[in-house]
Amino acid sequence: MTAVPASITDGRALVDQAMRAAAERLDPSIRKVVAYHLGWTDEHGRPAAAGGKALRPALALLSGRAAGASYETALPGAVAVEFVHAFSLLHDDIMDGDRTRRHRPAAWTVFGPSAAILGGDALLALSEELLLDENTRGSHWAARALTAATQRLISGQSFDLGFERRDDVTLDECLTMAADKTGALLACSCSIGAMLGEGPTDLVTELTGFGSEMGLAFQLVDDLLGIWGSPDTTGKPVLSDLRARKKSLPVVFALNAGTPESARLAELYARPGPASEDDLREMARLVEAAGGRDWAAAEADRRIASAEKHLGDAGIDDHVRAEFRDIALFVTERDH
Ligand SMILES: CC(C)=CCC/C(C)=C/CC/C(C)=C/COP(=O)(O)OP(=O)(O)O
Repeated sequence: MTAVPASITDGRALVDQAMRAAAERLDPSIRKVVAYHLGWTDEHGRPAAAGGKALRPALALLSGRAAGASYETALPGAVAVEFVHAFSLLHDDIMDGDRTRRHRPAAWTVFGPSAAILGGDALLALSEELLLDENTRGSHWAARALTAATQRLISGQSFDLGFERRDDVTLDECLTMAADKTGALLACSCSIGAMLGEGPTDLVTELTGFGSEMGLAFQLVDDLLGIWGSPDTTGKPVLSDLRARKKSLPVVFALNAGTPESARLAELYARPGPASEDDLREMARLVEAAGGRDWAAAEADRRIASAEKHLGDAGIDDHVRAEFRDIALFVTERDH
């Protein structure tokens, strides 16, 4: 497994501190849910040290450095993107009925769906509030970009939910959905620091391009882990995406491959009721035999190569570029 890059671990404590300070603004009944979801507390409100990879705030801080902005300038962007991400996961677990998140019971199973929805809503509002507080030209730019990314995140989720009722999803549709659901917020994370620092438009454009391509690679790897990842490292149950009959990228590739395995996979996907363990293992084998696994891995590599091209065109400092590159490689080589 690739080590977590220093740019993710180094800024983490300070971002965490800023997130906690911002969460102080929330109503205590909401803060309790948020503190649990973000891994600061356990179910009983006692201190804990859980949480996600904090990829988006690290990217936001790096993008500030790319524009020569101070750490303090980029920090509200780092907190805002992580809050939007946290909102989306809180709501997503309810929509999908997922009971586990980051190796712990999902927030809605602990506090109930209504409290978890409100926790997500509060984080979304707080993310905007943090950027509005800055009241600079850069923060208005950043707020617009974050709102646009959030709209795409929501459309991507809606598109994805619609896939569940369809058996004719194309690979192009699935790529568009992933670009919206995952790519848009990662692209915004890669450029929000530069916007807050009022960097040149060309820089923001290239960093956005880098983040979009990396975001697609990220989703492809996420989808591969959703089928072949180990529950010990992903924190999700084994074969969870197949159990939920998710139309993930490797699955949609396999369904559209026109092979005998594609037809059998379509049959298993259309079967009503819960799938048996044998069916799940067969589905995974069929996706692989129809080429879905190899295609997704190769597509992730192509996206990373394209992301690197944007990075090369961004004209940024070698150190910052190397740190962006380390994160991009970590994204494709991660096991969780
Ligand atoms: C509006 C709405 C409900 C949208 C939901 C959109 C959604 C669930 C997108 C998934 C994005 C994704 C791959 C998250 C995992 O990120 P990560 O691996 O960085 O997570 P971590 O923070 O746990 O490390």
